Amino acid sequence: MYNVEDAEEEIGWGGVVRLGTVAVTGAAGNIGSVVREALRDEATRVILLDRVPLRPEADNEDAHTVDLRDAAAVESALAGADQVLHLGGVPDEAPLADLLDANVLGTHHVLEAARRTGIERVVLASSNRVTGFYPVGHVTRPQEPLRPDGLYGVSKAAVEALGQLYADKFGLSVICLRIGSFEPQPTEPRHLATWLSPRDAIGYIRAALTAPPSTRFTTVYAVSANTRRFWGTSRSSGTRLHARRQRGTPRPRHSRSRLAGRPGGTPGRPLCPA
Ligand SMILES: NC(=O)c1ccc[n+]([C@@H]2O[C@H](COP(=O)([O-])OP(=O)(O)OC[C@H]3O[C@@H](n4cnc5c(N)ncnc54)[C@H](O)[C@@H]3O)[C@@H](O)[C@H]2O)c1
Ligand SMILES: O=C(O)[C@H]1O[C@@H](O)[C@H](O)[C@@H](O)[C@@H]1O
Repeated sequence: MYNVEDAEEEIGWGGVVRLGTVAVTGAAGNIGSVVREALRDEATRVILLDRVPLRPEADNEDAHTVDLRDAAAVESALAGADQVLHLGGVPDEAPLADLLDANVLGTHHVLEAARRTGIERVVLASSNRVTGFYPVGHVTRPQEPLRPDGLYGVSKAAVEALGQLYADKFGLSVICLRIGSFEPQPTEPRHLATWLSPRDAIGYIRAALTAPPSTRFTTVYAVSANTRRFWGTSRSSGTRLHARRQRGTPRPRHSRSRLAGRPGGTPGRPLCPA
């Protein structure tokens, strides 16, 4: 199941590197809760942001109740962070106004705060749904034009574009993770292609947070090593993006997906056309 080689090849080496102060938006959410536990042991300090109140559960955690639509509150909470993992927002189809507010405006506030406070790395939670309208059977690579499968996908396209803007114009280091289906276990045939296990999610996020500072802007699909996956990785697309290994760092154990070779239904592709 563990897909660290993909994360490593796509983004850079996410091995034994001590993290500094990491801020996590959307820390009360599904992915945020899992990541929070991992970061607690790996980062010097973890700043947790969510509109849902959170309580620190470790000495190195700080919690802030913040609405991402409030630029000043976001900037104040992010002060002192070295990196930001931006997970907060609306994670599925919703009225466009809500998506624009939470996802687009919220991401702008995070990037602007990062620029103003000198944060070195921003990792943005994008989604596979920015290319959800490619036909079944097409292996989609990060370099291909966007084909969102709904308004949520459109909002994530804007998230990626904002990241590109802040990388190009202001020199921020931005990594977009097009997350597949983050679930404890696959529960439907489509997940045989799209599943991102919690363990692999941590692997991708760790790799994104620790990639070399020379990484200006990169977009990758974050997906477990499912044999049926239909998103191109660097190995399948032939484009290695900043792959790097630090000398002397041990290579984690790699095992294949538990889904490898498992029979199942044909994964569907578009979820919800706009
Ligand atoms: N779960 C998946 O399979 C998946 C797949 C692709 C992309 N993503 C993206 O990853 C991120 C995390 O997903 P998740 O499944 O943990 O979602 P989630 O809904 O469980 O968590 C999102 C968190 O963001 C917070 N939030 C929402 N609006 C906010 C606002 N205006 N201000 C402050 N906080 C706000 C919520 O309170 C919540 O805790 C999202 O950006 C989502 O779009 C998730
Ligand atoms: O494609 C998917 O399965 C997932 O896409 C993500 O963007 C959504 O946040 C999540 O709710 C979906 O389940």
